[in-house]
Parts: sequence; structure tokens; C-alpha cells
Amino acid sequence: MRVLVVTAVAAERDAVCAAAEPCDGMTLPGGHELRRAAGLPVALDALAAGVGPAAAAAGTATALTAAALAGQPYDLVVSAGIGGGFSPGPGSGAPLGSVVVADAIVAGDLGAESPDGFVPVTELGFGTVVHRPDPALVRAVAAASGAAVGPVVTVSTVTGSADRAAELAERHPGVRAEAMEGFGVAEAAAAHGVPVLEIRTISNAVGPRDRAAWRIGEALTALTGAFRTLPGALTATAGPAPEPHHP
Ligand SMILES: O=C(O)c1cccc(C(=O)CC[C@H]2O[C@@H](n3cnc4c(=O)[nH]cnc43)[C@H](O)[C@@H]2O)c1
Repeated sequence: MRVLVVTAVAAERDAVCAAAEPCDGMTLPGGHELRRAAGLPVALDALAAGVGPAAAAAGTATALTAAALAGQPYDLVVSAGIGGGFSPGPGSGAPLGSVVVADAIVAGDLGAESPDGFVPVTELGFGTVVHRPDPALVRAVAAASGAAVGPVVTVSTVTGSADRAAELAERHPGVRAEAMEGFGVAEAAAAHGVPVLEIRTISNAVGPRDRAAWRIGEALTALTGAFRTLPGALTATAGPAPEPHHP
């Protein structure tokens, strides 16, 4: 099984690689650097594609295309990194340092404002605003890593007020976390017909800005922990490798 992990920044990519060292580098067409982990039961490549959904989609599509052209397509793409956690409650939110696996990868602000509030792009007659990963895979990966499961919203503007946090929570019942790349990664994966997951570890609370309260180090450590458990969860759900085809 071949897995592409897409993070925003190098610190997140290195936290993923820390679960799977050695992680050797290679350069993709266009200059993105891909780190390849050796010695795991799954082949795992990690890419820091940049912050935001557009950079995430561009980097993911580049890596998927390069792999397909090399005759080594990926079987799974994972959007991974730190994220903001909504206020913890029963069946929603996520506390600092915790792990979230998305059962819905949602475009949080793709749409239009109207006098009656936000209108998602689908209601304008365009595209999609949600990708739903395979539920069995989500359950297996979450169980292995001790993660909460729920929607993760992708935004282009980090939430900085209680009002905006409340608006997103109302619009997306059960929402666990907010980040900036998952939907872009998922769009690229869908364009290539490759399954997708999103795994976030919580570095800050979604709401009023409070930089002193960020726990980026803890979230990166939790990311390494989650990726230590990923290969086992994937091999347990993948079943036996298909027989080679002899024409
Ligand atoms: O300046 C701020 O107030 C602020 C608050 C949280 C995050 C940022 C970032 O610039 C980080 C963006 C980066 O990290 C992910 N991330 C982490 N926490 C959040 C969040 O609460 N909302 C959205 N994204 C978050 C994100 O995926 C980016 O890769 C600045």
C-alpha cells in the first residue's frame, strides 16, 4: 500500500516522519520536496505543500500525477497537521493535544454571503463542499490513534472570534476541528480517484485569538504519535494484497 501524507509546513511533515525514520528526500517536478519513509509495513511519502487549500491542492495533485506517471500510484492520501479545536462537548469539539480523524472534510467558507447568511457553493449550483472518507477506514484509524471522529472544516481565514466560532459550529453540527488544507487535499485526491483521510492534532482553541495559549509542540508530538499507529491500522483494514495478474 502506498500512502501520500500532505502537511502544510515542514514542522508537520517532520513530525510525521519522526514516526517512520529514516525519511529520505526527493524532489518532485516543480520543486516540492517529498520525504519517503523506509521500513514501514506501508510505503509512506510525506509532502509539505504549503498553507491553505490552494497550495494543498496544487502540491497534492503534483505528487499524485508524478506517482501515476512513474507507474507507482498512491492508494491513499492523508491530509495531516495541527488544527484548531472547537469547544469540547459531547459528540463535538476537541481539546488541546487531542487527535481528530475527519468523517467529513468540509469546505467551511466556500460560498456566498447573503442577507439571510452564508450560502454554500453547492446551493449556488457549483461543485462540492464535502468529501466523506471511507467510514471503516476512519473508524480503524481513529481507534488505533485514540482519536475523536467528526467533521473538520477547511477555512481560508483562521477563526478569530467567538461569534465566528459559534457560526461555524451551528452550520456544521458535531464539528471537531478547523484547519486550512483538508478540503484542498481532498479535491485533488478525488480528481485522481484516490481515497482520502484527514488527521488533525489540536494546537489551539477555535475562537478569540490567544497566541499565548497555543500548544504547537504538544500538537506536533501528538501528530507523531498518531502516525506511529497509522501503518498498523491501514494494514489491518487493507486485507490481503491482490494476486498478481498474469494475462
Ligand atoms: O494568528 C492567529 O491567530 C492564528 C491562529 C491559529 C492558527 C494560525 C495559523 O496561521 C496557523 C495556520 C496553519 O495551522 C493550521 N491551523 C492551526 N490552528 C488552526 C486554526 O485554529 N484554524 C485554522 N487553521 C489552523 C492550518 O491548517 C494552517 O496550516 C494563526
